[in-house]
Amino acid sequence: MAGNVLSGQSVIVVATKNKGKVKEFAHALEKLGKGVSSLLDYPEIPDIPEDGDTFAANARIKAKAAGDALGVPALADDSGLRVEALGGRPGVYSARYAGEGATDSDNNAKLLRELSGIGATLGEELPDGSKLLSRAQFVCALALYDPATGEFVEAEGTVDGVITDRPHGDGGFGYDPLFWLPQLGRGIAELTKEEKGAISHRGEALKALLVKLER
Ligand SMILES: O=P(O)(O)OP(=O)(O)OP(=O)(O)OC[C@H]1O[C@@H](n2cnc3c(O)ncnc32)[C@H](O)[C@@H]1O
Ligand SMILES: [Mg+2]
Repeated sequence: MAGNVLSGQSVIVVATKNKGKVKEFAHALEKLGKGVSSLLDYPEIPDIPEDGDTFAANARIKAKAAGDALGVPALADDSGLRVEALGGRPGVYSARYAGEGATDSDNNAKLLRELSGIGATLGEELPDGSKLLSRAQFVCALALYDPATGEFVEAEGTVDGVITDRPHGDGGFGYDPLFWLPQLGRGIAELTKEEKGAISHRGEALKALLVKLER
């Protein structure tokens, strides 16, 4: 990574307060010889309002707020779950789907409640008897902002899967326990960080961002 905005950074600021994201970025960027710090290390930075209409807009908002506050380049991730049976919701509202301050388990419980309420089903079962409820997609928008130039480098990634009526695996975070990968015959929460990074929305977005940076 010679000659781009991250070359001089041995520690990359990731503008997030989500520990699950921090772990995934730390794992991925370690291979490039980079450490990671996050907004959890800078409690003096006020909460950043995520009021954009798109994942990309919210990623830019978070990257700019952190980069301007700290005076160094900052990488932000805005991500979420689009569920086909819900017309693409919760989408950009994924973090606050079950209300402001919702926990991952609140959000997962609400997702199962809502899908059950509309009788969503794909009419298929897994060998363990769990039911496939709806196709879904994780989306990740990344924005890297350089306060020295005011410029952004952006990338997006997605991964397709299916929401199941019961959890599989205890890795990952957020909606991972309910996200089944038919193409692998495993839940995304059953994957190691390495395996998740190789196929996930975040992994795909990061690969695309690094390709852009190398150009
Ligand atoms: O805004 P920051 O501080 O980065 O942290 P956040 O958790 O609020 O992150 P978002 O605003 O981007 O909201 C993302 C939502 O989508 C969920 N999500 C994102 N990536 C995920 C992944 O890889 N696996 C499962 N759920 C994920 C996550 O749990 C949140 O509910
Ligand atoms: Mg957020």
